[in-house]
Amino acid sequence: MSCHHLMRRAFYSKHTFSQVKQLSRCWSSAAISPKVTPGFVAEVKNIVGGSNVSTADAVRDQHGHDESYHGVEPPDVVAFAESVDHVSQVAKLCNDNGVPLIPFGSGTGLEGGINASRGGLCLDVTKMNNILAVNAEDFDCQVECGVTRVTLNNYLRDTGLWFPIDPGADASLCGMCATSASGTNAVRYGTMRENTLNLEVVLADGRVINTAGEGRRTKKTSAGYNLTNLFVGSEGTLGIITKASLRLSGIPEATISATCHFPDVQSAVDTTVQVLQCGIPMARIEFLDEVSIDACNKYSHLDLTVAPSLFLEFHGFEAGLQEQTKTVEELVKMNNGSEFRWATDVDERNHLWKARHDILYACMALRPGSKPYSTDVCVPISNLPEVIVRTKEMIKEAGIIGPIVGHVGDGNFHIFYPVHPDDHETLKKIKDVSYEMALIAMELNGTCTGEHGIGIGKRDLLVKEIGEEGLNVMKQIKACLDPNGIMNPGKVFF
Ligand SMILES: Cc1cc2c(cc1C)N(C[C@H](O)[C@H](O)[C@H](O)COP(=O)(O)OP(=O)(O)OC[C@H]1O[C@@H](n3cnc4c(N)ncnc43)[C@H](O)[C@@H]1O)c1[nH]c(=O)[nH]c(=O)c1N2
Ligand SMILES: CC(C)C(=O)C(=O)O
Ligand SMILES: [Mn+2]
Repeated sequence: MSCHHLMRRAFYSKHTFSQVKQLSRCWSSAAISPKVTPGFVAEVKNIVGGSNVSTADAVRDQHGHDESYHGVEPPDVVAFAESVDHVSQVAKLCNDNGVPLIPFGSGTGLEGGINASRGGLCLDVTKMNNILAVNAEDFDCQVECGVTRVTLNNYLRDTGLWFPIDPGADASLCGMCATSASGTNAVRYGTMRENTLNLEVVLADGRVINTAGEGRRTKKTSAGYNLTNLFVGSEGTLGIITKASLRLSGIPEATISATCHFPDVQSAVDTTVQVLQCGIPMARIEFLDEVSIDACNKYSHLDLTVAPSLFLEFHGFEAGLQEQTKTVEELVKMNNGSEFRWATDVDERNHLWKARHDILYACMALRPGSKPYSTDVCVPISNLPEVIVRTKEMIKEAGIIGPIVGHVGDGNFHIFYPVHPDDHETLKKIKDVSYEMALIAMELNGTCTGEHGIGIGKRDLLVKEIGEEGLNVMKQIKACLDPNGIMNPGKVFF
């Protein structure tokens, strides 16, 4: 296991690293899932090859935890697939033996999606890392499930194209499909839902399907049920995504970024609503409150004014950008915002957006040794000011540190609570405020998760959001595709 993973484990887990080692050792002797017998492990080795199977504590520990606060729950065995045929045979074997199967992309999830709550086999797909096709004239590509977003964009560098969905981590693209991921560019380019054209999926019984039909890669289709978007956001509970056909976008001819700050949260968010209602085609519009800005300055060596702020980016042609930026500057001034602080050259721009992408770690650094409890509500844009202001009042009343950051252009924002795992009093306050905030978001026609998924921590909120009957339909679909319940059990629903 790489040093990074070891340190990350110690950093995030409530145990010290040596305790984690000890703890996971006691797990290795007794399989959590009694169906993972030595005979089962031998059959897995026959499929993927002995060097692609591990029951070592460190490897199991590394695959039992993502970047969330949901503790370490290692699988009984880890298998590394190198082909869709490996995935199909392993899935069939798990299905025939009733062994839980958890797909692993890059482990950057934030809702405990890869935790092996009921033991079983973790199927790591990182070795399936081929970029299979780039159809530049059609603005699409096809990748295997282990390809990450940074790898794809590096590969595309001289094509004039890019893949704009940008979670702050270098996540696998099929993991991003599985969680319906998003990022700072979504306000202009959409989320994984709008940028996924087709998926190759291995079902629990080993069958392989293409959700839009083999080879299909049209920007739109109305041929039958939308199976593609059934698997986008399914969090590994309906099947293993082994290939994705994705939309690409043209790299804009001109890009300019800026920051500005406001006397209060309401003014910043009101400005966002007005900018969008004016139809300005913002590429990025991100809100950071004063606590997040302070964290950003300290962690990323910036010197921004510590006040509620917007990070803005405009894409297009030079002439058009002048008109867009002028209009937005006027709206900012109308809401008592500051002059723009421009980031014109590429290095300045990259520094600013890397600071934004690193905000999770910057907020954790506010309380060294803490780990992230992150929330992710999303509301209709006109309701955004209310939910943010009410949440900020609850944070203040609870006396907790709650930096607010968000893709306000989508009506989506996060609070990155830094919390020591053994600080149970603070953890309870955070959970209470977060639960109340999610209820407020739903009361305002919103959702408890805009982009991180349900995983383990939001299962109790899903039924409130979708309703009993809606949840029953989800469970019927799950029972139809995964009748033995082996696919990532315990995620999305109990
Ligand atoms: C610093 C930082 C910043 C961000 C984020 C994380 C971190 C650490 N994220 C969250 C995370 O990057 C996002 O959820 C990714 O989609 C997770 O992709 P992984 O490949 O890491 O999936 P990971 O391996 O963590 O798995 C996540 C879930 O998907 C399932 N899964 C993974 N691969 C699969 C496959 N091939 N087939 C089926 N199921 C599969 C897993 O079983 C699990 O349930 C995020 N997110 C976001 O939307 N917007 C953001 O801005 C950010 N920002
Ligand atoms: C840090 C993570 C969780 C995120 O979603 C973001 O930065 O928008
Ligand atoms: Mn986000």
